[in-house]
Amino acid sequence: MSSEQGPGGLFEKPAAEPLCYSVLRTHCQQYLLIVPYLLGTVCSMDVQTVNSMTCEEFVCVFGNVVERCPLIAAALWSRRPFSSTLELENGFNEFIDSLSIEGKEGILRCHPDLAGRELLAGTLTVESRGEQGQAGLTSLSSADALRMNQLNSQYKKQFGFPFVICARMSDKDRIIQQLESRVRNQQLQELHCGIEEVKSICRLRLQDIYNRAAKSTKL
Ligand SMILES: NC(=O)N[C@H]1NC(=O)NC1=O
Repeated sequence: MSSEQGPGGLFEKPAAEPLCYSVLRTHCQQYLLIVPYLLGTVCSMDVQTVNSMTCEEFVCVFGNVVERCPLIAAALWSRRPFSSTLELENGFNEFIDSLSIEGKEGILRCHPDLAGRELLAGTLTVESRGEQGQAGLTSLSSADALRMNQLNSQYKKQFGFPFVICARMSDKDRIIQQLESRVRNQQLQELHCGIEEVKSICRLRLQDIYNRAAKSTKL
């Protein structure tokens, strides 16, 4: 879809990030991402805009909030009107929570490995590529890449679905440490962990969509 299409120029490329943001991220990546959310800046997108979208527009904008699960966005469109953008976020969370164990496992299976084959092949979604890049996974040493690969395989063999973590709220060392520790969890406990991480990924992706929309309407 071209940048002209869609309501309010929502599909325009994000502007370059201010330098102070990248410096801050180095020191406190996790908090940097949460602070604007707490301040409410994420709600700058008018909920009326969301409510006025056609199903096609809605799926174009929100279809990858849950990685490679546009059907979830399509189902949520039927729940309009939303009273706030927070209600939409809650809708995603409730939808995920309402799924069966198999449905939740299915969502996890739609996620690519971190620093895996898809990263090398260049077939990641734009969102996932950005997230893995921000966590430093696009510039791993060969030793770290090998270690992550081994741990991802071990994890998948153990649980039957890929390891999922909100990469932007982490970094390479923490991801390796979490892989080493979560692989020892019980099956259901780990399903729960993975799904909570999916919700964090969704929250940040929604925040990106709202922030992009706010920037494009200020122009
Ligand atoms: N495997 C996995 O966690 N992948 C996801 N994590 C994230 O932040 N983006 C993804 O694609």
